[in-house]
Amino acid sequence: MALNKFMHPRNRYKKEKPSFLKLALKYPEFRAHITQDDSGKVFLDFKDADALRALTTCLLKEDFDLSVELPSDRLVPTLPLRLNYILWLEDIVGKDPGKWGIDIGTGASCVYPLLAARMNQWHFLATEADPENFFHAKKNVGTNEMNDFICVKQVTSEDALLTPLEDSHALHPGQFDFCMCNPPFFADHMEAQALTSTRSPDRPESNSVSTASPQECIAAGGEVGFVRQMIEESAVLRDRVRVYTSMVGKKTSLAKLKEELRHHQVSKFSTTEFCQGKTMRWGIAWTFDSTVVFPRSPFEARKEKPPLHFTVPKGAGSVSYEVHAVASFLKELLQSIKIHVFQGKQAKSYSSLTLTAGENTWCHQRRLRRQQQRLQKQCRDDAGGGSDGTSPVKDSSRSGRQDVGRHTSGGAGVSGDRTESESEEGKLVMTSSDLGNNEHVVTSTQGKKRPLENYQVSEKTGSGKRIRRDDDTGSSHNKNYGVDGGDETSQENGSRPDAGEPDKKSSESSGRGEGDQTSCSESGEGQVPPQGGSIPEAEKDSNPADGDCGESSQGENSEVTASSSSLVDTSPKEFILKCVMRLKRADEQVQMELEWLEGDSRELMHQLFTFLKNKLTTLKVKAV
Ligand SMILES: C[S@@+](CC[C@H](N)C(=O)[O-])C[C@H]1O[C@@H](n2cnc3c(N)ncnc32)[C@H](O)[C@@H]1O
Repeated sequence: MALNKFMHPRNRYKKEKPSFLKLALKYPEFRAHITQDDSGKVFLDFKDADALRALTTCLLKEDFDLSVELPSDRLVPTLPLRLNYILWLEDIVGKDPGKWGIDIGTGASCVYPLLAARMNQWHFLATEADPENFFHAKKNVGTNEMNDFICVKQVTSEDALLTPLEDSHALHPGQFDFCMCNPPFFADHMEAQALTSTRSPDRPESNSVSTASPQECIAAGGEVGFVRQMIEESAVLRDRVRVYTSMVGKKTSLAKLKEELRHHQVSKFSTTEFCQGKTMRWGIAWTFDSTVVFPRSPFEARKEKPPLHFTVPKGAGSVSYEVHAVASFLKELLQSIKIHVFQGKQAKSYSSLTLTAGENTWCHQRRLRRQQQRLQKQCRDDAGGGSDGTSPVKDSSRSGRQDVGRHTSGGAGVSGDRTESESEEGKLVMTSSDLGNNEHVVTSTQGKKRPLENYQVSEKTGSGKRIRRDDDTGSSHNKNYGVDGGDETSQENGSRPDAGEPDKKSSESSGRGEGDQTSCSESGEGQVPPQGGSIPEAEKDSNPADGDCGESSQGENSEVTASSSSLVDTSPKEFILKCVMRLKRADEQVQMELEWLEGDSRELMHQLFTFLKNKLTTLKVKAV
């Protein structure tokens, strides 16, 4: 599952993903790592640690005016994740300047303090146990003239994690507003290795490289041990720090840490998800201050809007009343209105389809048909009359296919054929990895690539000879920093991205058909709870599997068996609506469920739901 829609609403990489092309044109050190294929698409090899390093340093410079040197043998921080963590902290403690924080294990990059000092003028006490990282962190602070904001302290790994606080009164006598930490994930080399060996065969091989050195990603007790120690120490320090936080790489760690918090009678704590690309991480926060308010997690909040439900009538589409038959019927119907359908899990009494629509082809069907008939007539007249097969528009009334929305002007014609974007996407493989916290990559599996440097870069036009505009090639962007221009991008203060009414703009633009069979209802009609037969949770959430260190796994733990179809989702990346359709057998009935994933507005899904309901009902009546 693409997680960008759950990226923090204020994360700049949600609003505007970085353009590799622009970076390449501006930064020769980045350009050296870029290749281009014959079609002009630009690529970055995320398996190359030097390429990742170049990307991070150039983005820090370009987007935050930070000059950061990253040693070649140390962790390269990825920025969307780091920003998500800082923005979550802002939601908890406020973003006013002058806050004081502690960053435990700041790394060579000193990335959290540098970003937060630049963004919010926050002050930091940053600790680091690895001598090389300490050296570079101090250097990076100095290079950016941040010594007044950031104090880097060398510690030993035997020290208590929050020990530096004891002698920090001179630095900051008052309460620290927060502490933060990206702990070493693993307990030992075995655990680090197990991550790769337990990978499901269904999932594509990871495409990005781990950049973390053992001293950075391994600590006794792993992340649970590390944060457990923080909890123990916080129980002594209590209000010396207002809010204690840490990131974790495994969802299973959260339960163990919550247990620890309960054990220490910390009653106020909260968790969140950091979503970016195909990577998910988790945040845990706790406090001894009853006035602290923790924000709601948008990822969790999405579950609060129930899916739409409809009982498929017997006889609809003249197909047998079986889940697989109804699923095939609906699949064909949806494809005929140009909705991309990706087959997910399938079983005897369960089928899940991901629907992706590039345009609204389900509203105003009657009007479109009338328009089409007029156009057909005009074509026949122009061709000398008669329906002799010379008409450029196929006569759907004779095609035998259910014609539900052929656009005859402006948009592309509707057919059951696979869309261009789909076949285009067939060339792309999205993968992800974890160890180095690296977000992910789209790499081409075919086509020749050549270094970008081989192409002339025109300074005047700012474009390379063989470089197409960004909009022409989705691939000149890092899709994992990606944007999904949903309406949530404008929301502030961590409010729910998918809450509220359909936005005005899309309600207006979608229009309502007069007397239209698919009258574009925005009602929550059909929003009744499912009647029996629960849908597997893993399938619902597409949550990264526990112990997965964060990748999205398309519901690997689902109780239902995977279909033989490819598990690589080839859905188009540009769309106005993406939702999941689930068909299941419950109480001797076939139930259809439509659940929102993302898109311009929920209203589009309501409209599609009404359209499908009408189709199924009408066809049933006809069949009877
Ligand atoms: C996963 S890295 C995170 C680095 C950086 N904060 C980031 O997010 O990119 C963990 C860091 O913690 C440091 N570390 C390990 N044990 C530590 C300890 N006891 N006290 C302070 N730092 C420690 C490691 O050297 C490493 O730099």
